Amino acid sequence: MANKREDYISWDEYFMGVAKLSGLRSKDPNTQVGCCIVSQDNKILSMGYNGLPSGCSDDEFPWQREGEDPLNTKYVYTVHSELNAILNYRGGSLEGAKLYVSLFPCNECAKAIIQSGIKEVIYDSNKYDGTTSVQASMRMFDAAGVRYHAYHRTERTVMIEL
Ligand SMILES: Nc1ccn([C@H]2C[C@H](O)[C@@H](COP(=O)(O)O)O2)c(=O)n1
Ligand SMILES: [Zn+2]
Repeated sequence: MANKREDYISWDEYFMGVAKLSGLRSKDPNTQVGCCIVSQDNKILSMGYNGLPSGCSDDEFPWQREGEDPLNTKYVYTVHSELNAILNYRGGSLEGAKLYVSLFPCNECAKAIIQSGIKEVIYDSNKYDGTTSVQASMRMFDAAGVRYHAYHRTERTVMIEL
């Protein structure tokens, strides 16, 4: 009888991998973010990435970061990966769920995460650590009892033929 495979990926690798794969759908030229929401019993509930709202063309809206007129920057139009993942969920309540995201949530997403009942956030990068937005997210998570911790990267890299 054959033995089971031993080099399978862990739950954390699986969910962060799915989050990062989702982020590859993003059209943002500077920062691609992916998110995967998971139930307490490790079932994937929803996914999302940063992008424009439905009906807003990726080719017509701006992707630049700066401009004299804020209306010509991406910031006023993009939906963040976490909010997209929350809004993409069609199953009812996200109470007690876990959220894997490739970048630490901004303060607006933190509000949505808290209000949706998600109780744990696992993030990979925190490249905007120390900004007002991230500080506000941490303050709200702490007050609301949402646990957050960095994902522990493993040595594993995955190459997928597509
Ligand atoms: N947790 C986050 C943080 C940011 N985003 C999105 C919003 C923008 O599309 C992009 C950030 O752009 P940058 O200022 O780095 O050029 O990432 C998100 O979806 N989730
Ligand atoms: Zn956000």
